[in-house]
Amino acid sequence: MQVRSTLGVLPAPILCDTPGSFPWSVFHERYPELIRKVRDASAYGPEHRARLDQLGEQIVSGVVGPPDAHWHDRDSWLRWCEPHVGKSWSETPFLWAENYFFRRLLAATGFFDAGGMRGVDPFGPFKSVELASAATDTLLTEFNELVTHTGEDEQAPALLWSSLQANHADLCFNLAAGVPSGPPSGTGLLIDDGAAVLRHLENSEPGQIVLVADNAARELLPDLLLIDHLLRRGLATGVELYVKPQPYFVSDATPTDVIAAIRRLTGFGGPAEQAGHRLWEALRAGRLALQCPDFFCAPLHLWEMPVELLEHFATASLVIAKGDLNYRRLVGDFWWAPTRPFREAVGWLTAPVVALRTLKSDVIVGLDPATVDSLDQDSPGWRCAGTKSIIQFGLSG
Ligand SMILES: O=P(O)(O)OC[C@H]1O[C@](O)(CO)[C@@H](O)[C@@H]1O
Repeated sequence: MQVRSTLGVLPAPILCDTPGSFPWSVFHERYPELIRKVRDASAYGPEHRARLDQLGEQIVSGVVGPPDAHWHDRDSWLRWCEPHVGKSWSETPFLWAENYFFRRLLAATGFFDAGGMRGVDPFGPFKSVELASAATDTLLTEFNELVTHTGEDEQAPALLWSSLQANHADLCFNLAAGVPSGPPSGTGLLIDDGAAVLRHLENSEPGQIVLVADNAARELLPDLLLIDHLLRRGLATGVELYVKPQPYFVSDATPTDVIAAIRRLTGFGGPAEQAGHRLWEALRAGRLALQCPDFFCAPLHLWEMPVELLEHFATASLVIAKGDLNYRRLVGDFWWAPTRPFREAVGWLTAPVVALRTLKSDVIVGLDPATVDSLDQDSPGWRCAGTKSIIQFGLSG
């Protein structure tokens, strides 16, 4: 596949090096605070706590070290770390630095070690609270009302919107910001290609849909309900749900989180319960396939995925990329002109693609110049504030 040639000349990567910038604040405020929360959320012993503290100090004032000698994925990380070892964390590309940070955080908590914390999700306590929360009850009650009072044909736009809105509820964002989450306001939707996405699905032969998931719990539930709808209405012959093979970026969904979310549905009653049972059956029948390739925890862009996976994605009738991190990996975490056409940015992927994203970091493409001007003027910090969102659709590159 000739991916590289479709990308053109890459602009400068987004770095962590400018005090006051968003990436800087993530490494100097958000992640030190996250470490404190993780440290207190589980019963980590002195050694794990010391390692977490050390990581907290390193990211603020230390240099990037190589992967530890015993890491099972050391060879890959040696390669990925090679350009950065010995530099201060601030000098590294934001996307790379965040990925390495989360890999080191798992190492610090003993996630891969032989001891008692093996396989214990450091973010599990936060995810569980969210899944059990009253806000999740409200979400499922709203779903039950939607299904009870709306015809099947009219449900798709609401489910798409709900899946987008749910990206606002990102634990990483909320944990550190300390603010209650709420949906982006009506005016926050900068690009709305929702109707075009649904037209595409209704007017083309149903095929395999790929959904690259983002967060667990309150984001994953609407994603699952959307998947159920697509399968039930025959808008997809099957759905592949890509999640992370290990805990990542705080709230990112893992297979365990998918099972927990389906159980939450089956335990709720009403249409949500029925949807949960259908999803369970779809998993058993293979119409819903759960995938978690290691690639999804690599510090790479999506076009760098293994060639077989890339070829597989190219056969999808639609690729749905959820959330901010997946957007950065989809279009590239670079200082693109915000007016760069989306279709051009995703030209490396020869399948229709839709990004459902609340903006929580600097990269953005596909806006018109007037919108960019007015946002720059009237809404300082609009790229990272989590108050703007997009449904951005591109038909084949
Ligand atoms: O859950 P989402 O929508 O991918 O957002 C995660 C975002 O949080 C950050 O990691 C910052 O904490 C962003 O850099 C990242 O893109």
